[in-house]
Amino acid sequence: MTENQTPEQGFRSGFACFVGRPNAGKSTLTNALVGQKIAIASSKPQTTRHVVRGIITRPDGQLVLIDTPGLHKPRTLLGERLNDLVKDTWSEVDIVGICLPCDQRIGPGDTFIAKQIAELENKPKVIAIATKTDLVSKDRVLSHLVDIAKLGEELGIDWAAVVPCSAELGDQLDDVERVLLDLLPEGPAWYPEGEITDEPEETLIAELIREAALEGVRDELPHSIAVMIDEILPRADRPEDKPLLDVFATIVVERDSQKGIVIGHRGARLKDIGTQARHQINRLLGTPVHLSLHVKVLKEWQRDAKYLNRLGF
Ligand SMILES: Nc1nc2c(ncn2[C@@H]2O[C@H](COP(=O)(O)OP(=O)(O)OP(=O)(O)O)[C@@H](O)[C@H]2O)c(=O)[nH]1
Repeated sequence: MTENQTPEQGFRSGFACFVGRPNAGKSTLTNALVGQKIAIASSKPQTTRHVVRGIITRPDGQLVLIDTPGLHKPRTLLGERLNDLVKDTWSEVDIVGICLPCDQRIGPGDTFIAKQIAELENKPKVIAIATKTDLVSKDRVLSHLVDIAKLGEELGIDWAAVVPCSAELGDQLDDVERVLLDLLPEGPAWYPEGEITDEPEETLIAELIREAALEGVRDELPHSIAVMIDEILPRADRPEDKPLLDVFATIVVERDSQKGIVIGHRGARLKDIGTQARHQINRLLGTPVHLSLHVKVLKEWQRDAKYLNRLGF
């Protein structure tokens, strides 16, 4: 084979996922690297449920980012399924990036997650990402990096790299991307160039609605909310150059009281949720949408296999 016949030589490709305690900045980092809003980012902990992929294609490599939910003590069937999903993902990827936010001391939560990774049978390469550098001084970043080195020594993790960054400001994201691409094995691209996610649009739309519904609610609600897309239909009487999509979706909660919270006084909250989600969906699809939202109580859906299957878990 001549050189011309192997244009892909040296091309690297593979999968990576970010892990870390709730709120460590995993979703924000994924979004910042991919450059489009894909993973759900929220100030409420443990709101990332679906395995969402972002795809970064560069001349010398392709990185597929997988966004996993946080690992936590399972209290429900949903909790157990999520934990299994997380561990399955970890053992399939080439690189795991442990996100350790600079504004928090490394604690039992971080150690727990790092230990789980150190103990995986099928070991991926492991990097540490010191997230949220913009929230602290340079000195604090440095001492955080020292603590990360110590964590590695304690657990027997050989960090393939340790990179500080701020996804919020875009600082050192190039370094994170470079490190990830360089650690991938040689191989051909998995996805055509230009593709940034292979999540079905429906899932992304459901996530955007869920994100809007979570905005400003108190701690107990996030785990109880799920979103089902009932139907997505192009409006029939629209001209081809001015399409409109009708999206029908149901917000599922576990109790009547939660239904009240989501709907709000005279439907005010539900209206806000609809407006916010509609803007985000417009942006995602590049097409105007009309969004019809309904709220439904499905008691104990997190403990019921039938509902979990219907909701896609
Ligand atoms: N200042 C600052 N805030 C950040 C940065 N990255 C993330 N955040 C904020 O931290 C919070 C949590 O970020 P997420 O990206 O949702 O964190 P996560 O690790 O995906 O969280 P879970 O879904 O709960 O596992 C959000 O309010 C973000 O805006 C950063 O680089 N700088």
